[in-house]
Amino acid sequence: MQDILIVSGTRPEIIKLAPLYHCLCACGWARPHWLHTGQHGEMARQMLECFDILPDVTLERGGDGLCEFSTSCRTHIDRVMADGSWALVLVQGDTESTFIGALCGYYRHIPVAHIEAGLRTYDLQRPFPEEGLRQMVSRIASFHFAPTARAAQALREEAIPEERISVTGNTVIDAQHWIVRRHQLRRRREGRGHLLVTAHRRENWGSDLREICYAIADVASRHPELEVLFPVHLNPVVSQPVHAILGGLSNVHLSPPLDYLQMQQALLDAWLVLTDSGGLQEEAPTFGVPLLVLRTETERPEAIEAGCARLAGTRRGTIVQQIEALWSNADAYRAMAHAGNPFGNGTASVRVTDLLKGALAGKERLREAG
Ligand SMILES: CC(=O)N[C@@H]1[C@@H](OP(=O)(O)OP(=O)(O)OC[C@H]2O[C@@H](n3ccc(=O)[nH]c3=O)[C@H](O)[C@@H]2O)O[C@H](CO)[C@@H](O)[C@@H]1O
Repeated sequence: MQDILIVSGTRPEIIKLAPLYHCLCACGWARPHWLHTGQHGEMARQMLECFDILPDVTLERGGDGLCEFSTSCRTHIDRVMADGSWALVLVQGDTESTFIGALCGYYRHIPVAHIEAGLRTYDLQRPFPEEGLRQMVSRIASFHFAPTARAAQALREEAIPEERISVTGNTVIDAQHWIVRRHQLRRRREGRGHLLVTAHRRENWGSDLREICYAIADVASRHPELEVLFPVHLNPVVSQPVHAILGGLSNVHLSPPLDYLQMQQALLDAWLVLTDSGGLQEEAPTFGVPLLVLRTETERPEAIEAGCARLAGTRRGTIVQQIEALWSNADAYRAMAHAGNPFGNGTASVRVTDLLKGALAGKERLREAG
């Protein structure tokens, strides 16, 4: 049995690691241990529950600032690593927890496997700090599981050896399949459906977030029959302006963050998604829901190229224009809805589990021969 330490910190990491955890639990050769860093509190708890995960270790979040969080997280993860005989550390994505988990593994000479490797904008400020974090993880990881061929190519161009890179699809699609299967989810709405909005990216805080909210207010007032559903991130930098600008509109429904089951139902029932989230760009095409990205760039150009998403930026006028274009042009809408999903088919976790089995068995053989 190989002991594998899975490190999660935020809502999306839990979602994207959960199907892999269940796959590893069932595989017969690995013993996965889940460590939650506490980077997200309530939003993480919601997700762990949704996916039936009881972490083996949950760290207390040390202080409010990222610096205190990182230092205390590093100390505690290092202790956990020192106390076990770990075959592998598994991290996902591009958060502070991802990076600290990988860094601790690197210092302890435990191989690091990076899920969702190779996403890039090559602009260290956008998204900040995620672009820097994921590039740093790529420097110290031993196994790079890229969701798409493009992500794999980015890693090759950064001189990561070919045999360390595998294209697996994104595990978020597995998470969607898992929840749909378990709860027999299906579309509940007749007709057009609602406009689903999320916004939380650090680069959008301040004036961009206000512009986004004013755009939503414009569209909601022009189309009183259109219901807008906006689950609002708990960070007050986000929730305060959102509530101030959109709070009084009768067809705009602001809610606390949804658990994963509610979110996938909301996605199934949506007409259009407006978001700066990474995960939603990957998920919306699974259900054939067109998506407008509230950013000027994306590390997921596959969605734009496939035709299931468009970049709408963060200017009020442009966002309104792009929504109106889909509202009035059924052909353009249909083309986006039928573009398919370039991020996977729900088999990424099985693929990663198989690849790890081979890679770790190879390592064992090497060790025995040595
Ligand atoms: C720069 C960037 O793109 N970074 C990404 C970032 O994640 P993100 O931008 O995708 O973050 P969020 O938008 O918070 O999460 C999205 C998920 O949450 C679900 N959701 C959302 C609202 C809600 O009320 N209820 C929910 O259930 C939703 O369906 C979806 O699955 O970090 C990840 C981890 O390292 C990376 O993978 C990933 O690159």
